[in-house]
Amino acid sequence: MPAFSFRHIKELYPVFWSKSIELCEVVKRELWDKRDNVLDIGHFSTQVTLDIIGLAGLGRDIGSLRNSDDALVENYEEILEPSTEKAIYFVLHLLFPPWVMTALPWKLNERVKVTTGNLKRICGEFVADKKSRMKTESEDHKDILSIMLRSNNFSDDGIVDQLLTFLAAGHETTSSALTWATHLLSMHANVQTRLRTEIHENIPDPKALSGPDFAIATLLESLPYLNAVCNEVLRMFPTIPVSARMATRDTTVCGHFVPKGTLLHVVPWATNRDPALWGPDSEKFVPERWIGESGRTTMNGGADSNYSFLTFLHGPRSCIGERFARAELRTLVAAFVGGFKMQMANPEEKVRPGGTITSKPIDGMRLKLEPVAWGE
Ligand code: HEM
Repeated sequence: MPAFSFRHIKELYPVFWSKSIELCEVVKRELWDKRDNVLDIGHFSTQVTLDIIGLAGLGRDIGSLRNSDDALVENYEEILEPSTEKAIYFVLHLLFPPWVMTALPWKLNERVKVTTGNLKRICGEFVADKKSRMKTESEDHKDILSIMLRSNNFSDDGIVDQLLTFLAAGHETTSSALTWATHLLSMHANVQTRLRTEIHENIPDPKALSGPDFAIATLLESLPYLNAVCNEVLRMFPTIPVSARMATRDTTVCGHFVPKGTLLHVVPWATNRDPALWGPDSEKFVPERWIGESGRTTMNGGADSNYSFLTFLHGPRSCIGERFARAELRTLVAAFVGGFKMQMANPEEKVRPGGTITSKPIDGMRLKLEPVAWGE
């Protein structure tokens, strides 16, 4: 899809950067009202990534950072906020056909129906609005929705379904990755300081990066420690920790016969942390493993094969948004670490990963933040 091409992602960097700076401003304002400087970053991560996918995917600013009661955020959060009940519900969905699940007298069935209905209605309104704007405006719309509408390949309902997938796949995943990044950096003060130094040295004035001529993509993609940190976050916390595939024919996997129709689970969380692939420190946060002798970021983090890193999976049904997500995370981490010193609100807290489709901290991610002077 052209919207995910290398060139198009580069064009999206200014969107990523301006929204990242807006995130920092919103968080700073939120801190003014707090004596302890503590806030849960998860909600803000969801808002900023939804705003970004809104601009890139729909060509419209959803503006959820400015309006925390936004209906889209509320409905997605209701479906995706982790709870034990929802985790069981989604695991059962992987194991049983939909008609079995919907026949169960389970209250959650009703809530899921209501929230997905709400989301479909909101996306339907987006589609209608975009169609009328494309008719009346001469501007060349480059967002994903415009590309789908111009292709004439989808019915209106089909487009709404595609849009729901893009919005869900494209914001909650990166939002969780950003949340885990802040956690790992809070737990590793030395990594955080080294990263902030690299960012401040290379971006003396964050506002200058928003200028139309600034080659922001080239700059951020060239910072070795920033890229190493993002790669290591994505390795340790693959936001889709488990997925499933059905064998479409008889086959073999590592010499084991697998008959047609077998359901196989692929577990990025296990592979990404396997000591046989990553070495004895596989459970440790070591961004340096991604930096080669030349001082540049490497592609495989010292593992023998790209298949040791399964965060976006591989092959024809891998993540179509991988480049988009990497660019977005790189930008968000650069702006946030450039703008704040962070530590866990309770450094003794044992953070428990959980969630429904994406892995998130079950009890939220409460950080103590201190704004730092940068380019002022
Ligand atoms: C850190 C962020 C992300 C991670 C870890 C991630 C991971 C994944 C994974 C593992 C899959 C395959 C799921 C499966 O088949 O079981 C997937 C699919 C997908 N992703 Fe991502 N993703 C991320 C961000 C994004 C973004 C930003 C977008 C869009 C802008 C996106 C769009 C999609 C779509 C549309 C699919 C479905 C592809 C298909 O069914 O063929 N993802 N993602």
